[in-house]
Amino acid sequence: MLLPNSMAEPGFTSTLAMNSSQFLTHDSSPQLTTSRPTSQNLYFSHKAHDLKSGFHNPKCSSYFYGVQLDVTGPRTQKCEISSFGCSKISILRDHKLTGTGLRFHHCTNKLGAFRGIDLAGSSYEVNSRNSRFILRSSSVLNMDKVVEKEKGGSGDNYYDAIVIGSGIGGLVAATQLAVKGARVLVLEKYVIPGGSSGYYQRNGYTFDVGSSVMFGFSDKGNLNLITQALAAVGCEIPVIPDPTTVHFHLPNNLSVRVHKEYNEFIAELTSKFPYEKEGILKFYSECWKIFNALNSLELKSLEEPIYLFGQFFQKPLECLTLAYYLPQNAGDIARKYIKDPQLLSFIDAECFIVSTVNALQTPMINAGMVLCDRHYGGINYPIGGVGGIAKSLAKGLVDQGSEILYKANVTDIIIDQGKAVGVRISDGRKFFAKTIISNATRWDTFGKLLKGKDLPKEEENFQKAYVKAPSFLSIHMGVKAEVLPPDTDCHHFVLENDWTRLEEPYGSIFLSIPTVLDSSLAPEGHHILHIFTTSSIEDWEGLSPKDYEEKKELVADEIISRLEKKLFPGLRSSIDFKEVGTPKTHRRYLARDKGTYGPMPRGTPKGLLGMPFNTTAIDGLYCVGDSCFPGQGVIAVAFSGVMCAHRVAADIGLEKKSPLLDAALLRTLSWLRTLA
Ligand SMILES: NC(=O)c1ccc[n+]([C@@H]2O[C@H](COP(=O)([O-])OP(=O)(O)OC[C@H]3O[C@@H](n4cnc5c(N)ncnc54)[C@H](O)[C@@H]3O)[C@@H](O)[C@H]2O)c1
Ligand SMILES: CC(C)=CCC/C(C)=C/C=C/C(C)=C/C=C/C(C)=C/C=C/C=C(C)/C=C/C=C(C)/C=C/C=C(\C)CCC=C(C)C
Repeated sequence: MLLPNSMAEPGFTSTLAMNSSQFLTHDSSPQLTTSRPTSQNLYFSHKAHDLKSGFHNPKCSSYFYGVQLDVTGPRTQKCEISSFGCSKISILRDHKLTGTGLRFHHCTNKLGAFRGIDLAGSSYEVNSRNSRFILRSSSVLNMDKVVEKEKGGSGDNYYDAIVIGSGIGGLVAATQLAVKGARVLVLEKYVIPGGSSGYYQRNGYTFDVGSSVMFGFSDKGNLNLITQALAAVGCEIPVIPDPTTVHFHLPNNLSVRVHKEYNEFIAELTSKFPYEKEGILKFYSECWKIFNALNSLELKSLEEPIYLFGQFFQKPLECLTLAYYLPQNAGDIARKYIKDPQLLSFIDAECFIVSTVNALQTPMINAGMVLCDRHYGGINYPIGGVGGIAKSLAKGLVDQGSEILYKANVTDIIIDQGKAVGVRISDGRKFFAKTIISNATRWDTFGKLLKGKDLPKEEENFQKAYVKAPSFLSIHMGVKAEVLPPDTDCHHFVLENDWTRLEEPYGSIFLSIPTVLDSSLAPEGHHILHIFTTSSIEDWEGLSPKDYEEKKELVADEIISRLEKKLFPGLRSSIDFKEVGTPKTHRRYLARDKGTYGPMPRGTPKGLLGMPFNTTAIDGLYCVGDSCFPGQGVIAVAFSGVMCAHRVAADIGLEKKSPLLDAALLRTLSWLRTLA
């Protein structure tokens, strides 16, 4: 994963180029539909809910989402803007519209073209060129808008919580706390928020730093945690549903498309393994049991007894189902029903995407969550790129009266009488709070930020059970559009000849082409290819700068050749832009020890039982992110953020709490973890 320096520009200019054929039609219900558009519908957006209520709400005022523009009547005599499910607002040519969050001050006489200004002063224009609609905006989020404080300790400089790091885990914890009324300070080492879910721009391309597979972004159920986290701070980002979650290209020419429609996926898989139809149905049915149980719960902190016992009381069957699966792994359950070695290898590949380990090491709860949510809520790509999620959360946080400070590298967590009370950043400044939440990995938190302190027993146990997963080599490329065959899917998983290479470095290749869904991310006539594969930092150390650069080219070249052979003939000659990131890049820009992708079990785990939650052995110190329950993945770290905020809120008096029950539950959970 790659986060080059040029991201350091404050503010940015984004171009959303939309091909009308890729967008959705307006529908009378407030749901997004998957139907194809009829004609000139433009999906650009700006605060659907604000438009619904008909007045400007300063929250997230410079974002675009949730609005559909219909060009009707004879050529811009009349443009109509409507938000989903609410009445249409007509914008007549040259008509000034105020009080909705959008104010159009010019409308040309070309089809659908006009310029607008939002109430935060950002200007943009909507244009139609060769049946493409283009929305340009400037200053979508000014990253300079950070609030700095001089010294910490009391009064104005004393926070309810300091969050170290603005990955999705940290931002969800921070925003959830802020909406509960806490005053939060987020300290981010880098110049923009998001960590592995950030973005960067080069030569007209907007690249996602991490992968572009987005769970939790649907409009239904309880597990759409990204949608919910954004909504909590008054934000909404329009998404484009992905009809195929992932296209597997596997040994023996096994090609499987995971269609969003569950029945289509099952039909495709059983057509490849007809003699295993029953086993396939039984395995995935167990996944659905878990998913349905999860989806029925209100998700909060499993370390907070009033909530936990309340859920057991209200949904005993569902909670018992989850408790039953908590210590189990997907591979064991698959083996109860499936015998074919190749099909079991396919289940390994399914799980590798979930957890970067095989099915025998993948917690069944995580498998159930991911292997079903893709068919329920689906995989939805945020228009404008994954980076918009963190930007919106950061903006929402500030709108709630909390603060985020960039270029703030936390070097120490300050402990006073055994309690975490503050942090020191690299320029020597100190900040103090009732609670400290670390979104750095547990290895970084306990190994670097708590210098000179003995490793608590719980962390020792964690490190015995979990090891840092390898890092990634990533290749971000811009390519000529012609190289992709028509109907190319957005996400691919490639393992060509040998199943045993699944977990080996450079064995499996992940490939995302987000421009298949959102063409605005690349210049016209081009696509983005984001390729990544596991790679360890040890492979990249001790090289001279020249050797390092040469090795990057060599390794990237091999991966590109493999993709050229397997998927896209002519790929190499279609490259317009290429940038390679190594584990060292990942370590440098994401501040993750060895550039690790996250934790992975050393051996066979007892499902999720050994995974620590958010509290730590140090009073006042909490962890959030992928080295907490339930582990790797954007939606997983979002859940860890929700859990963390709930536990912290209870501890600082913003949620109900029972000290007696707390002590009993935390002791029990700690004991349960020792069984893993
Ligand atoms: N779609 C996908 O599948 C996808 C894409 C990207 C990321 N991910 C997932 O996201 C997970 C990571 O999310 P996360 O929330 O745990 O964390 P993260 O690593 O994404 O973010 C942590 C943030 O903390 C900052 N930070 C670390 N140490 C700091 C310090 N000392 N001072 C100040 N700032 C510091 C980093 O700069 C970074 O911005 C990964 O496990 C990965 O699975 C998934
Ligand atoms: C508390 C006790 C002991 C018992 C109580 C029982 C009880 C009530 C338990 C409740 C448990 C709960 C609520 C668990 C919740 C679990 C959740 C929400 C798990 C979510 C997991 C999500 C995961 C693992 C998401 C992973 C997503 C990933 C990794 C996506 C990844 C993509 C890639 C790696 C790239 C792929 C790219 C391509 C191109 C294919």
